[in-house]
Amino acid sequence: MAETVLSTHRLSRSFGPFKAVDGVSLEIARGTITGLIGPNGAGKSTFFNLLTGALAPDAGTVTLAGQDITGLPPSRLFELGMGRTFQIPRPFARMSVLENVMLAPTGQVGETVWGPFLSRKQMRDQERQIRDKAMEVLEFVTLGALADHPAGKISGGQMKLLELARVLMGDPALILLDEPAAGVNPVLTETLIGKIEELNRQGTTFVIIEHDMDLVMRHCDPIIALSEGRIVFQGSADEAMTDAGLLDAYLGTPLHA
Ligand SMILES: Nc1ncnc2c1ncn2[C@@H]1O[C@H](COP(=O)(O)OP(=O)(O)OP(=O)(O)O)[C@@H](O)[C@H]1O
Repeated sequence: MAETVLSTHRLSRSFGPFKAVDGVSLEIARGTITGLIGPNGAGKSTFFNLLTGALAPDAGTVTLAGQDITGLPPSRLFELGMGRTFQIPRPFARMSVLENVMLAPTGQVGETVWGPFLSRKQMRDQERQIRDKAMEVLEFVTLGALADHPAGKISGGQMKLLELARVLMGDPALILLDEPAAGVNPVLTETLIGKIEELNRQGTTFVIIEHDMDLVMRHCDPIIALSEGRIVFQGSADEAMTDAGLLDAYLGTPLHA
């Protein structure tokens, strides 16, 4: 059996009387690209927000590599090796692409960079290290040539790549991506997927919320579906295509591979 990197136990969150996430228990196996799908309003983003400490659960637990992380703040989770991107990236528009990446929290290095006891030389050395690493991840996500551009002037797809670059500054073992392909042109989507698969081959685990069924079916295994805050399907792409419960959840939204 594959090792579990992240698990939830009866995770729940309501907004008033509305149960957005309703007792979700699941396990994410290390080394997978897990697809999280479900109709609009199914609770996918709320679920991510519960995993990453952006929202507090009403009940249930989240466990990362055997450690109970329920309710820990996003910055702490970043240090523990979990990174996430958002559905709508919000870079600092007037700063350069490179500066945006340099500002990402980096755990050990970032912790001490503004420390009061550092000499000027130590501070310069650390800044150089962060800059070098930021350039390296920008090259990796194919944005090296745009390093000095204002982040507000790059395309929506490039912003998704920038988000990935920011996350990679933390060397995460697990990356959660919220709709990486939404609003991204097909060429950049392919670039992004190529990078995700390259990182995955090197050992990074991914959980991806995505509405693009073609992308999910081709690149994600396993696939988990939420509907009305509950898991309605878990299995492979082939199984997803023929699952009655899943088709029900998507009534009126055909699943194309
Ligand atoms: N902060 C909030 N306050 C009140 N209701 C909320 C809040 N956040 C989410 N909801 C509700 O919870 C439900 C689940 O929303 P969520 O964004 O998690 O769904 P989703 O599956 O990510 O949908 P989509 O695919 O459209 O992004 C929705 O009905 C939404 O209106």
